[in-house]
Amino acid sequence: MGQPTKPRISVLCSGSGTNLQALIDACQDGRIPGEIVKVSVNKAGVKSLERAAKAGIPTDYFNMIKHGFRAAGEKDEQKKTEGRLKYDAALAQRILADRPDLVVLAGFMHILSTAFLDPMEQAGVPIINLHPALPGKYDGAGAIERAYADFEAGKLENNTTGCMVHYVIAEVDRGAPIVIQEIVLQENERLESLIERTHDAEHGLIVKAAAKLCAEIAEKRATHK
Ligand SMILES: Nc1nc2c(c(=O)[nH]1)N[C@@H](CN(C=O)c1ccc(C(=O)N[C@@H](CCC(=O)O)C(=O)O)cc1)CN2
Ligand SMILES: NCC(=O)N[C@@H]1O[C@H](COP(=O)([O-])[O-])[C@@H](O)[C@H]1O
Repeated sequence: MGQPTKPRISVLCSGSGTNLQALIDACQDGRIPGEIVKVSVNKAGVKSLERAAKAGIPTDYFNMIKHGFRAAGEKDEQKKTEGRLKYDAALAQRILADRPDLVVLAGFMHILSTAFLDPMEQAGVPIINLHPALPGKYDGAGAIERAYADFEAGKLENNTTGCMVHYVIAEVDRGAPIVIQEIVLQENERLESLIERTHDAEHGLIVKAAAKLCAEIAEKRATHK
């Protein structure tokens, strides 16, 4: 009997890809019992592409405006929504073509509509996202900076923020948490320090979450042969 195929991971990024690199390294050394089959980016020339290419992982660049789903500077809200829905539907099919078992958003700075979420759910493919805040806090982009602003204003509860990996649902950053790590700010801590500590925590957390889900997928596959 041959070795069972490892769970197939599709990763979406928009930037430097330090969290992608943590996933690549952990798949290569076995801490994640899975394999990354595609890295998709929505921004040209980002370092995530280099990281994937260096690891021999296929890449895809797919951008809502550059690939004609929305005109640059479009102001009409209905046309913007239509463009997002068509882009998201097309993105889902591009990703599903690789037969992933898990989709990981690792710094993917695009809000996904049901045009993406529904096909993934129908295919039984979970989507997880790394977010640099605690559940229910600082939803959306710029979370670290917003938590720090509250800390400076003496409004950050218990001087504590953190990061989490959660399931992705339509409501941004409100899906069920999978793993959470708290970060307690030190007195007079600078924003640069918090950013560094948060990114370090993220690199461990995204590996922990992907490893957990890949192990569950493999176990389910083994017991339902
Ligand atoms: N349906 C969901 N989509 C996404 C989720 C989610 O939980 N549900 N998580 C985000 C990641 N994210 C925070 O973790 C996030 C990323 C980007 C934005 C945002 O405002 N994006 C803007 C465009 C910004 C840009 O292009 O620079 C947008 O999409 O209009 C909010 C939250 C990933 N998607
Ligand atoms: N709301 C989503 C969000 O803010 N995501 C954040 O983007 C960064 C990606 O870094 P990377 O490209 O070096 O992995 C990470 O800090 C991640 O939490």
